[in-house]
Amino acid sequence: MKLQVAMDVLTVEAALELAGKVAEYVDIIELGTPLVKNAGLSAVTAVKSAHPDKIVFADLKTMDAGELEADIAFSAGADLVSVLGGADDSTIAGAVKAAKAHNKGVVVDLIGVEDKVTRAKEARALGAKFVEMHAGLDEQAKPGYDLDVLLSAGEEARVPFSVAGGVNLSTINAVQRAGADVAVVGGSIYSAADPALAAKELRAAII
Ligand SMILES: O=C(CO)[C@H](O)[C@H](O)COP(=O)(O)O
Repeated sequence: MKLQVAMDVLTVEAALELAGKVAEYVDIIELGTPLVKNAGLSAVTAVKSAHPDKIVFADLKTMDAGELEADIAFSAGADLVSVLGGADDSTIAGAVKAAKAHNKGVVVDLIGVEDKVTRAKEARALGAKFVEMHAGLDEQAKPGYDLDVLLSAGEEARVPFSVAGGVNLSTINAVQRAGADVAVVGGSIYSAADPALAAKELRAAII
């Protein structure tokens, strides 16, 4: 299972500082949606230039104009981009078309999708590299939030998947047991007193 750090910071400087601390422990470096919105795609170029050996994921959360948005992110240096599962099939297909042209990949983010299992299969059939079983920060903050719902959906879908939704040191083993291809960790790394140590411990927990 790969480890992905989600950098939900706001500036290129903060992203480069965080990536510099954790890169040796992670496989995928994600530029979070707030970072891309605040700093633009030049942040992708800066992170990819600093870490050319890492898979760089631009969390665009594209909802429309899939081919155009994916194309500009791949041109900026992204290896993976996200498209929302709630988008039209043609939006996902458009992003996949751009990915094929750049020899890169599309991740379909199932945040907010009610029937994640069905949409995961559809997204895979449309050409997604993998899907993201995702509960966003707002959903995580609601009473009764349960990561297990995402894990069950991943197990049931039987397509390559990542899990994002407050994954931490005490849950990463369950994520792996569910068969996830990628564990996505944001707050448990970037909000840690020592992000490098947090990433190192998460890496060590992966069997
Ligand atoms: O995409 C995101 C929010 O929409 C986050 O980056 C993702 O949820 C991972 O962060 P955390 O581990 O803090 O949940």
